[in-house]
Amino acid sequence: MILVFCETKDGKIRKPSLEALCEARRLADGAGKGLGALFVGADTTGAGEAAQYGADVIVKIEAPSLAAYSSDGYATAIADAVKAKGATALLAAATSCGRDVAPRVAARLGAGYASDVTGLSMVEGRLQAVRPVYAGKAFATTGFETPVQVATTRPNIFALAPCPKAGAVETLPAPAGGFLAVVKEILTKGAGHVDIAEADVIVAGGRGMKDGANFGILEELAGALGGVVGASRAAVDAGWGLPHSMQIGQTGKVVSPTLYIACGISGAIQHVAGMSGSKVIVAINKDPEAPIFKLATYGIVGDLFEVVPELTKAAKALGK
Ligand SMILES: Cc1cc2nc3c(=O)[nH]c(=O)nc-3n(C[C@H](O)[C@H](O)[C@H](O)COP(=O)(O)OP(=O)(O)OC[C@H]3O[C@@H](n4cnc5c(N)ncnc54)[C@H](O)[C@@H]3O)c2cc1C
Repeated sequence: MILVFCETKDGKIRKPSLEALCEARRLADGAGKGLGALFVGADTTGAGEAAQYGADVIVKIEAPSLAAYSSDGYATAIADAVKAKGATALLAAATSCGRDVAPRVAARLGAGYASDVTGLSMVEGRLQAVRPVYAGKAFATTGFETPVQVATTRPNIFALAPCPKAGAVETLPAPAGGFLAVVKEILTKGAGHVDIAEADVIVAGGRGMKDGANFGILEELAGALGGVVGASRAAVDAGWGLPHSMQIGQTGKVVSPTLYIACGISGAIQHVAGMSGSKVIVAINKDPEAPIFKLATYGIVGDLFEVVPELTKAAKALGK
């Protein structure tokens, strides 16, 4: 069996988890394996949706002690589920949570692990993964030698393909507790906040924005396009009040939206590592020699403070 750890938000399965589930369905069909969707938490309402995306069985581990994500608690629960179901492969989305928990599960199971994969196949009953290396400059094909294989899938790469299945529900016992760390409280920025790792349209600003207050023009453009705002590390580190959760790149988030608009970003390799998987890249930079133009689908050489408001105007006009 292939097991997919599914994350939920507001009672719905997160899109990167659905993508992992659809890819796992494709692999399971090719290898003649079953597919399980695994849900961990205090309340797994919404898990039923997994049946629409190919889950033969929906596996739930519910306990009040699992209400908030904790590395130790979730890694224990997921590893227990893999063993209980005799799963040979475990997939999770390469979200903050998936990237944190999946290697811990792999370590507990003595399993091979591939992170942030952009392609998967099944070779002689074992996973084979394609993943970007050298900050996205090359792709490596990774094979596994362990009986159990664990991988995280990069969001916005694998297609969503509904595939209704029975989705029989099974409940497994929760771990006894005694976790090393317990989450007492989660402080969020507020409702409606979209994780940039899941966004379809990203407008990102760099040092060329000159000040945090100027990000308002990016918010406006993102709003007109139905997207969210991200930032380079230089912008986040500049003390402009931008949270690290906005940072895109090697030490930030890896994003792969349909549209990425880079404003005042030079295109350093560490930034490119986080956004080179974007389908269409638009770069706005006043320096025609900026490295970002080598990567861009469309380049606009100009002052972003003139170009961005014009784009917003055009986007709003199209939206009418
Ligand atoms: C270990 C390590 C990890 C790192 N991780 C990351 C990471 O995760 N993410 C990341 O982004 N960086 C990361 N960096 C930093 C990276 O090397 C660059 O320093 C950073 O990406 C530069 O950010 P920037 O493009 O915003 O700034 P700059 O390189 O300073 O570029 C600013 C650009 O704005 C343009 N510009 C200025 N004014 C205007 C204007 N009015 N209109 C149009 N264009 C204008 C300039 O021409 C310039 O190209 C890392 C570095 C290291 C060493």
